Amino acid sequence: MNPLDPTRPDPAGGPVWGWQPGFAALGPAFFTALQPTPVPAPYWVAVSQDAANTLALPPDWLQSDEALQALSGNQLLPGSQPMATVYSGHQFGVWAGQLGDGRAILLGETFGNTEIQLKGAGRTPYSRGGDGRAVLRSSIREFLCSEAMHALGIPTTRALAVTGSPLAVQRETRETAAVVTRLAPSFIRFGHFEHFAARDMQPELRALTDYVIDRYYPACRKAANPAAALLQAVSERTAELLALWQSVGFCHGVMNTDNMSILGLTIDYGPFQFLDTFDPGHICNHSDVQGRYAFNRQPQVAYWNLFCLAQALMPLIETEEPAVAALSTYKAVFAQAFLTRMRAKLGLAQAQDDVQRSDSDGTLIEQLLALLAANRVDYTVFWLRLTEAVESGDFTPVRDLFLDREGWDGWLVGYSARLVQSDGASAAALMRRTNPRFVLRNHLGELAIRAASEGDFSVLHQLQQVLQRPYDTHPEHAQWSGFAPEWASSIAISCSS
Ligand SMILES: Nc1ncnc2c1ncn2[C@@H]1O[C@H](COP(=O)(O)OP(=O)(O)OP(=O)(O)O)[C@@H](O)[C@H]1O
Ligand SMILES: [Mg+2]
Repeated sequence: MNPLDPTRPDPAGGPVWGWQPGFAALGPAFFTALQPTPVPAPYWVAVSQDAANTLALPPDWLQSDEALQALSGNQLLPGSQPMATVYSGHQFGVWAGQLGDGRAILLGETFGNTEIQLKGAGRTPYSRGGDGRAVLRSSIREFLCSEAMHALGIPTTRALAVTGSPLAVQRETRETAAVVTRLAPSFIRFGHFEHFAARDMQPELRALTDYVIDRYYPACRKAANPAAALLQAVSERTAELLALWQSVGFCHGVMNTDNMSILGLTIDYGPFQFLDTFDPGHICNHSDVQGRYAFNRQPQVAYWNLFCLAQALMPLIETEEPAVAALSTYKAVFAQAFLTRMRAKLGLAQAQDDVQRSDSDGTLIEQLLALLAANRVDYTVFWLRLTEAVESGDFTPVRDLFLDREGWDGWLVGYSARLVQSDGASAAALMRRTNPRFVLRNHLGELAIRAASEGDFSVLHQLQQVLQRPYDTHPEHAQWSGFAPEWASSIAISCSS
């Protein structure tokens, strides 16, 4: 019998974790083995059955006390050898030196090549001055958004569960603790590479690079310069990720190199925000005084971060030319991926790529985004109304969103000319698949958090259900697809979490 077979019955009836060596095989230079710190009186806040389905868990395990204790960090999963990993990074453009999992503890890698990590599970040698905890408020945001992003088709770490505890945690005010159980094929960040490069630890840098190539980018092994091929592959994935963020209106908020996944996943849901009105210069992080991570700067920042990764990989890439070539793919892939996504949002099946033409897709999209910005139009509502207009033929509700009616009418002429080249029904169907009705707007997260802090998790659970199917109608929650209320603009989200 295969000992790693997830269907193999456990004599005690519990899950068979089938831990694999994974990251731990890299050796002690890469992590510190340690246990999570228990919390008092843990309770369930939310679970994602959809995420659970990616693991071979027995159907009722997530309802068990064993699961509650394990996912709160109070009891070790059988066979797990937990650890905190070490990384470094650039924060807000400045070298920050050693960071590491200051409050995340990796339980190990299980079936399906999935790593399980507890965020907020206590202090580690990398906590610096921090308490190793995460508060309920930010854990709910991370849980909801991870699962929402997955449902939107955007690469991300997943969230299996959130558990809470009455343990007091001091932030601006006194809050309570929570633990998010995250899942990902790997939590390796650009910062892991920077760490060993900055310390000139070349054998470790090479071991890490080999591990990432062999596990996640095996095609790079065959390249003449595998490290350069890895840089190119990561650049491409990052470009695709950023194109998805920009097209859906997602602002990450803390794009430090230690928050950049080597797999091109969205990682670290801190002060993130989905745009309400389309404001290209929007800064979602209250602590980002300079606006380094403003919405429209994200693609450029990702490139800057890739440059840091390239510098870290230089001892392996060896000469400048392949590194420059690998990085240069970023801009082209981003531009193409963004155009493709925006074209789909517009319902256009045929490309018009000739940039010399005034009716090229690039021009059409650029002009539209300029109009949305100038008229401060709600980004998600715009795409929904446009979808409905393409279905019904009545563009009045879209026009009503613009103060500059002439500007809108002018754009619509060009768009209509492009639209007639497509079949109407398939254009609308394409738009339905690419324009979400529901995104986790700040005020929606806030509604769930306010109720949860009173012990009522029903809003959170309903929101989770809706965000799991963001393209569906959900008539009972129609108000969640509408404009943000007045009070939404007063929500201040900072790095405090
Ligand atoms: N409350 C805390 N206690 C200990 N360390 C912390 C705490 N908050 C943040 N850190 C550490 O500070 C650094 C930067 O924090 P950042 O907010 O980017 O990450 P994070 O939200 O803790 O986690 P992740 O990136 O894993 O989602 C990381 O090394 C992180 O572990
Ligand atoms: Mg982080």
